[in-house]
Amino acid sequence: MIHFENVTKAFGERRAVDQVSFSLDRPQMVGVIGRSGAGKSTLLRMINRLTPATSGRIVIEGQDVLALKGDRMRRWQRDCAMVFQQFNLVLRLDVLTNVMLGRLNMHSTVPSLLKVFSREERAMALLALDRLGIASEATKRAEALSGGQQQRVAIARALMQDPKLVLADEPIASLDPMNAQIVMDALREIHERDGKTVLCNLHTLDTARAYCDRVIGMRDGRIVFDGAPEALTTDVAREIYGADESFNEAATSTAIERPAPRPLYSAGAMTPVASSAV
Ligand SMILES: Nc1ncnc2c1ncn2[C@@H]1O[C@H](COP(=O)(O)OP(=O)(O)OP(=O)(O)O)[C@@H](O)[C@H]1O
Repeated sequence: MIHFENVTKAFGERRAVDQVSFSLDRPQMVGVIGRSGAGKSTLLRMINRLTPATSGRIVIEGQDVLALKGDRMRRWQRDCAMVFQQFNLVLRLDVLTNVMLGRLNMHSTVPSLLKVFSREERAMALLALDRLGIASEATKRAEALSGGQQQRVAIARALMQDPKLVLADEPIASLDPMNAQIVMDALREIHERDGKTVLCNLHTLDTARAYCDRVIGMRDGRIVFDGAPEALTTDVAREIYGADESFNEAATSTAIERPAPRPLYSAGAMTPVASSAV
């Protein structure tokens, strides 16, 4: 389903991502971990073409997404939703409009932000907010929300794209443990309920262990670990982080625990779209 084949990104002499190959043969929630500068963001950003790759192939549903151009590339970018550490909301706009912006590149023209969205899109946006537990905030300006709420708005916006793939680049790095848990629960729920692949860069080992089906560890642009979270022992972590005997896992912990499986959000109104997921 997703095949990375010798994917490399060089910035001048430095290879931020170096000959990376791995495959996902079914939808999974994958955590990418590694110290700062290991190449995690670059890896994700090559998938949706925010960063051009230097060489290699990323084959998804039989097509090399690195070779797409023009309309086909834009369509692919629409199929990849990205959640950023800093949320990337338009702070002066209200929450509902921010969520509807996830549909913006499905419109051929942008005559006016206020008029471009249909009644159906407004309803979809409200459902997405409800699913994330923040429908009551729909009319507030985004800037009035807490960081955790803003990240949930960003995830609702991502859902509006009906993406094939969700890329989350350190989605909890700016959040306190309680909000980090809410956001990770939301991403996990999108994976479980909609059958989407979620690729998530994380700084914290415990979060990767708690939420991911598979963990990829990067060091100096290369994959040095690829396996189940249970296999991510302290020794393996030391290898990934390049630390010596004094390596302390607590330094890579947010101390969030994944609660026992339960229905997370009130709505249950959005239709699972597993058929379009990769
Ligand atoms: N636009 C750029 N120009 C030059 N070098 C870059 C650029 N973007 C990233 N790099 C370099 O590539 C390497 C990998 O960066 P990247 O941001 O992918 O790492 P990361 O693992 O995501 O780090 P962090 O956890 O700090 O975000 C780093 O050495 C970084 O300085």
